[in-house]
Amino acid sequence: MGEKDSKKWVLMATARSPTNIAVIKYWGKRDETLILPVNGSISVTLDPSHLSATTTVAVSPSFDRDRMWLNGKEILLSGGRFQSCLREIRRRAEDVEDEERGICIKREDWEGLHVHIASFNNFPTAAGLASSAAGFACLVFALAKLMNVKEETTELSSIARQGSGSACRSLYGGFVKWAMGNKEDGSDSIAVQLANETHWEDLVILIAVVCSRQKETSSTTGMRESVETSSLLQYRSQVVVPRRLIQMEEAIQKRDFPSFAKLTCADSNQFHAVCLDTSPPIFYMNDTSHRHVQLCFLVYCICLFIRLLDYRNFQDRWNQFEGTPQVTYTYDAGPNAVLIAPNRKVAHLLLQRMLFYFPPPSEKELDSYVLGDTSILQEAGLHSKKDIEALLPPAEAKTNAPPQKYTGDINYFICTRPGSGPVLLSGDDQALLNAETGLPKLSADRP
Ligand SMILES: Nc1ncnc2c1ncn2[C@@H]1O[C@H](COP(=O)(O)OP(=O)(O)OP(=O)(O)O)[C@@H](O)[C@H]1O
Ligand SMILES: C[C@@](O)(CCOP(=O)(O)OP(=O)(O)O)CC(=O)O
Repeated sequence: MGEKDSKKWVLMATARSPTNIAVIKYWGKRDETLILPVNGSISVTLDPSHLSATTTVAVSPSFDRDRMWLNGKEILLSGGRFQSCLREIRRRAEDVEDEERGICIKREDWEGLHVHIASFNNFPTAAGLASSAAGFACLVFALAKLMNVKEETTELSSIARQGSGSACRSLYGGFVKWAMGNKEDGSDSIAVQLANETHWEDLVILIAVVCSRQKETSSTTGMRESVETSSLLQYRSQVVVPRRLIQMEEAIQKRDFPSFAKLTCADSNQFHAVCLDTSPPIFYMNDTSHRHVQLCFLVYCICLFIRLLDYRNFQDRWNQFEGTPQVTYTYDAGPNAVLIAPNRKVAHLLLQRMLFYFPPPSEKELDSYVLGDTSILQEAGLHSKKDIEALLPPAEAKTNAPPQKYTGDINYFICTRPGSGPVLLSGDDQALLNAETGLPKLSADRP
């Protein structure tokens, strides 16, 4: 190792990685240490400007141990998953030279150098919104950049997988498949991109954050218990998912929303059925989640009706559109709903209905109740809370009794879309660690 002032320099890299939502779920491992799944899965990467992890990694000869801060608090790095990612990246590290600053790290030096890591999620951690996916993808991506790792993205995905299974899919934007693989060493259990984020840009994704508290049964524990006790999981992984993966890939390639929608909600329902089939049963969805599912079906019927009116050839069109879903939903290991609409027009309808039934509580302003791509709100004619109060009951609610509203059931909504994969952020002002000390920046100085 060569440097002008050996104790002083700090070398850093900062990256931002997206989270993803599975439309064919990963649930169950065949190898707990290597994190090898019992079935393949498919996900949509979400726009990182709305949901992402930002991670800064730093190395310096002055660091006396590996350390990590998550959302401003120091956490232990001793866990096997963090250790696996660090070990696998260090093993692949190459020479790094910064001539200007007189820093020269040889590949063999990396083993003896410690790292500092600071990460921040712009959405709730451990609440069923896949923070571990964004977090481990970002960690691996940032470390690989810092240590000049030359491996392809697929290789990095298999390292991120060892941090958290779903993280391997967050190494790519757009639509991603995690192939389960068959090899014992896990070398073929990798993620591949099916299509990038521009392939199907019309999709609108609306997340209803029901609860941002930490859940009672983590995905890791939940899926272990399902593998041990659920016979439905065996049938699912061996018979149902292999077939669904092929159908889902085709639906994505063809941008066939009806097939995509049917497969997505069927797979979410089956995943939650497996949770119920687990002993003791696991309940990730709650009453609010169930209400969303019902609402989704209502929106689907209404869209059908509207589309029907657009056509003169009534009977034929009715047959053509019958059974054609217009919005779909999926739930991960938590009560938060992820609703997907095929385009902005249907998304307006969906958002209007959601806000009619789940209006913001009196103390909450609209701009803290609907986050992300709020242009959808404007397009739906919802500029203020008054516009929400003025929303007429949806057609399906027009019965003698006034429709029931569920104020306070939702914390907030996030409007988003398919998004891109991890990116490197340049400039020290984007970093979460101080460029001189390698310690976390004070919250006031954070980007
Ligand atoms: N930005 C991050 N960087 C590194 N690790 C993270 C980050 N965010 C979360 N994690 C890790 O992921 C753990 C949370 O994972 P967990 O699976 O419980 O929740 P989740 O990923 O938010 O939800 P789910 O996977 O069920 O959708 C945290 O305790 C932490 O170890
Ligand atoms: C329900 C899921 O979100 C489960 C995600 O599980 P994790 O990837 O969080 O589990 P570990 O591999 O144990 O870290 C479905 C999915 O993302 O495919």
